[in-house]
Amino acid sequence: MSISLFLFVLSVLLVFLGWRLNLSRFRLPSYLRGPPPESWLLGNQGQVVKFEAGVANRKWREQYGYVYRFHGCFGIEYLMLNDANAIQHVLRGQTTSWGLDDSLRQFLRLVTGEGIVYADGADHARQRRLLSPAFNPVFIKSLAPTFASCASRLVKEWNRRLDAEGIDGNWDVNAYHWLELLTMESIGATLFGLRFGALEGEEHELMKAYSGLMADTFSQPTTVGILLQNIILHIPPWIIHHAENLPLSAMRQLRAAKTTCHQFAHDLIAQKRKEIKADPTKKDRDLLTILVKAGEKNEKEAIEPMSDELIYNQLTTLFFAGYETATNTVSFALCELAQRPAIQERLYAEVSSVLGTAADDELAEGFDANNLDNMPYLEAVMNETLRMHPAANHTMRAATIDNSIPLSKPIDAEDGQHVHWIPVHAGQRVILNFDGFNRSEIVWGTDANVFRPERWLENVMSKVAPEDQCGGPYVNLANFGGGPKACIAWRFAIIEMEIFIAMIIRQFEVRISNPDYEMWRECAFINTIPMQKGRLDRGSQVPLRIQRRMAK
Ligand code: HEM
Repeated sequence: MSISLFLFVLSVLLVFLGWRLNLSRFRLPSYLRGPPPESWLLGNQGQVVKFEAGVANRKWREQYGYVYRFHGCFGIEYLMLNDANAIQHVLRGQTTSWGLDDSLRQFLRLVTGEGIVYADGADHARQRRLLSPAFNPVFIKSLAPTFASCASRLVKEWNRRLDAEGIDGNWDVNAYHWLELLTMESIGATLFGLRFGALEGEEHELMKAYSGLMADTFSQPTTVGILLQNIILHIPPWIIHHAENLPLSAMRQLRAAKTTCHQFAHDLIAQKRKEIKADPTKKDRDLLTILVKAGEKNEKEAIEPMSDELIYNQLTTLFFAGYETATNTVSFALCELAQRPAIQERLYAEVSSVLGTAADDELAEGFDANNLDNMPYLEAVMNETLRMHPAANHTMRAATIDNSIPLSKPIDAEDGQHVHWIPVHAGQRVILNFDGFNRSEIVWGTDANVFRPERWLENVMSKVAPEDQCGGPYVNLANFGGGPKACIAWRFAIIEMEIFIAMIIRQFEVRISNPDYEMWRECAFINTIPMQKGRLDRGSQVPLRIQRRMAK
């Protein structure tokens, strides 16, 4: 037996023992209701994966209330939070009374290394201060022409394919694949100052390593897969290093992606340092240059700078956090528009009147981010897509001290009492259900489950009561988390995605190509990915029929 395997088996035994001892300590109040577990081994997790993302939660929420007891594997109890005040309490308390749940933390370490999403407490605050200059709103707005230029390259390629492969002016394509390429190009250009050439057919090692990573690794897990994920994700940190070397294909894929990104970052940082030395006055055009400069400046100011290892981890983190989230969100947006011609036509009318008929590359070169302020319907479509399809379906946290969670609306306890606060012990795990909040009928009304961008033009925000606000940084949506660990790049993401959608819809009419298609929202670990119902074996799918709107 290899040392890795031995340590793995040992750690599993230790973890089991720890759980058995700890279970009584972490027990939730007995009056809380929730779905009965299928078994001690699987808890409710096996039931969740049988459905689309969010469906099981919505069913249980109706039955047991917006906060309920949820059983994970091996008898671990979670508190499932769909309630606005409860979510806000945990998000705001991050780094003081709430920290990363162990399983999420180990997952993040596996995928990104010990960068900002992995860090907690004072270490997190320091990293956030060092990264913040790269996400200031003025700099993010200055990236608009870069986003638009990437989108114009996608439009050019689609036009080319339409001519070469289209039939009667229609071209059928799995747009998901192209949106992956687009987001990757955009991250390459804005984070690293590089052109990968992926849209033009060049193969880049990063692209190969990350393409479809979450879908391949975590979608449709078998019972054994669910158990393995849980065992691996609960291994103590001092042993996880060995777990990374386990001969499991998911581990191999995650490890390879991280190594590729690290090597790539290593070479790139060396190159950036050379460029900065050669011309220290050159205008900052990418986030990496800002980061490298910020590190050096801090050295002089005696703030502990980021080590090279930490900068590699940050780049891997930014790449991972920014690539699939935006791909999935824009994919869902196109999928919704393709199924709703009236909404698409209204959007087209607005986009074409504001952006005009200039050639794409010309438009991109001078793209002014303020254009987006003149497209309220684009913003409404963006917001409604985010609301209905949060790229992170949920996230997990654990209490670091005993505390009480306040609720916006009381829930009914087992004995019929109305509960307004739920006391939890240090160590208690909670699931912040972003999808559950975003589709809450209490917050958004009885049509919360309907894709209706118009609600944003009716100023839905003014109708939301203060106690129904989740504390997120953007329009009361939970998509970007909140509090001290809210998505650092939410402005980046909104501008990027709105520009992508506008540039595509300005040029193409999109419809669903496959008459049998029904959208399936697959939850892969915590990510929501668009697939085709009944054909999950095909992986991520957005089957579009593309038609040109204007003459080239
Ligand atoms: C639709 C797009 C995006 C969504 C929905 C999204 C969502 C999130 C969420 C929910 C978190 C908090 C995760 C947690 O604490 O459990 C987060 C954190 C983060 N995101 Fe995003 N994100 C998006 C795009 C991006 C992009 C484009 C980047 C980078 C270019 C990025 C970089 C980060 C970073 C660095 C953090 C960690 C912040 C911290 O811990 O202080 N995200 N994001």
